[in-house]
Parts: sequence; structure tokens; C-alpha cells
Amino acid sequence: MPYDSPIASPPSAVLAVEDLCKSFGGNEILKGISLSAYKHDVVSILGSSGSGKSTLLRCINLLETPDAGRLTLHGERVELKPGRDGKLMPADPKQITRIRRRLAMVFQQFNLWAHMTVLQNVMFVPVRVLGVSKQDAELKALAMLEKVGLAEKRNHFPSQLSGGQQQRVAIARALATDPEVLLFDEPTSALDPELVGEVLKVMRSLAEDGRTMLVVTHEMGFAREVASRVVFVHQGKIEEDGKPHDVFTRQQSPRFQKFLSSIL
Ligand SMILES: Nc1ncnc2c1ncn2[C@@H]1O[C@H](COP(=O)(O)OP(=O)(O)OP(=O)(O)O)[C@@H](O)[C@H]1O
Repeated sequence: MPYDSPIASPPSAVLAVEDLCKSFGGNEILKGISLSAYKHDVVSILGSSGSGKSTLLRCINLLETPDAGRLTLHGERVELKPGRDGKLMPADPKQITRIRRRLAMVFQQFNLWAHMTVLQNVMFVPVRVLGVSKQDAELKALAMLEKVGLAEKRNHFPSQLSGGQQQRVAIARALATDPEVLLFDEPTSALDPELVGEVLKVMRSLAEDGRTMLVVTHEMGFAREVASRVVFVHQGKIEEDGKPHDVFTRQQSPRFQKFLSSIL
């Protein structure tokens, strides 16, 4: 496991995925992915379109159920059992809720609720799903909106915001549940180029705060400068995995070279 720790015995992973497999309609999309993230890790997941990056994140937060493999969050193993159709499903629905509370996902398309204000978007899950009092949820939501620089927009609706601002609200919403791991699925891909920087700046500051993050992105600057670890996925398998400096400077597989030259 490529983890360099200054202490004698490495801490246990916050998130561990072992031999994860997933097929859709007989097409193998994930072919035995193993990946761990430790506290404060920022893992940048790179790969060509269709290589399985989103599917990997969606299996991790159980939006998709893996066909095989093991998933562990802070030592809690997600138990999967075969359903009536023979496919695996989480054995305990309560565990899905528990796991989802500890992971928060930011999507490419923001996915804000259009009929709610910015503040209501950020407060919704804490109040309606987690049972936090409105007063506490509002305080937390305002603090998170402050973090992403949008507290003054709290009474606006998503349609009144730019794409970059909407994505920053989506990040505040993810932070409002105090997740242990933040999952980002191409958070800047749907943005006009001039709006990408403001979202990357927020993500950079979350990394500086020591958040544990898995980030699917094509932003090479982020992968090189912010990530603690870079993983390259090709056709459902991990082909490169290491510290950014090592991955970008060592002898690379021809497929990784080709990928890099396609996006630079
Ligand atoms: N629910 C689904 N049903 C059927 N096929 C799916 C489903 N989800 C993903 N796929 C297929 O799995 C493959 C991998 O998709 P995925 O979105 O994980 O790739 P990706 O690496 O994230 O690509 P991109 O960078 O374009 O988002 C694609 O061929 C996609 O069409």
C-alpha cells in the first residue's frame, strides 16, 4: 500500500476499497479496484472518459451496488448480500444511511434543489434527514456558506447564481453534514472556463483544512499541486498510483502518457 507515514505503524484507512467490480449489462466497468484513503489524503482520480471513475465513486457511496469487493469506512465493513435476483445488495439498509452520512458527494451538475433558497439547500439534509434542530442547522449552514464565500447569497435561488456559485453552494451543502470523506465527481467539468478557478480555490482550501477527499477531475494543476496522491484508472483498472511528483515524473505507462498528452 503506497502510504508513507512518519510514524512507525500507519493509521488505519478512513476509506478502503478492495477488489471492487461492477458491470452494466454484461460490460465490466470496474475490474477489481483497490484503493485506500487516509485522514487528510486528497486522492485525485484521473482517467479517460468511460474509464469508470464516476462508477467507482457511485459504488463507494452506494448509489450503485458493487457486484463484488469490499468497502470499509473507518473500519466499518459494508456488508453486501445477494438479493432475489442474485445481485449483491447492502445487507442492512440502516447501514446505507449511516455510510452516506459519513460520505458526501459533489456532482458535476451541482444538483441543487431549484425551488429552495441557497440556505434551504444547505440546511435540508441536516434538518430533514439527520434531525438537527433548525437553529443549529442554520448556524452551521451559514458557517459553511461563509467558507465558500457565499453567505450574502443565502436568500437567493439557484437560478439567480452563476454555475461556479451553484457549485460552491453544493460544496457548502456537502460540508453541512460533517462528512468524513468528500467525494467530488468532476466538479468543474460543467463550468465555463472563467468559473473553474473559484471552485478549485474552495477545494484547495478544503485540502488545506485537512479534509479527506476523493476527487475525479481533469484539472491537472489540482492533481499536481493539491493532491497527496494521484490514481490513473484505465478501463476499470488502476494503472498508476502514487504521490503526484512520482506519478508525473517517473517512467509512465504508454496509456498514461497518451492520456496526459490528450488533455494538455
Ligand atoms: N447506470 C449505468 N447503466 C449502464 N451503463 C453505465 C451506467 N453507468 C455507467 N455506465 C457505463 O459505464 C462506463 C463508465 O462510465 P463512468 O461514468 O463511470 O466513466 P467515467 O470515467 O466517469 O467517464 P466520464 O469522464 O465521461 O464521466 C461507460 O461506458 C458508461 O456508459
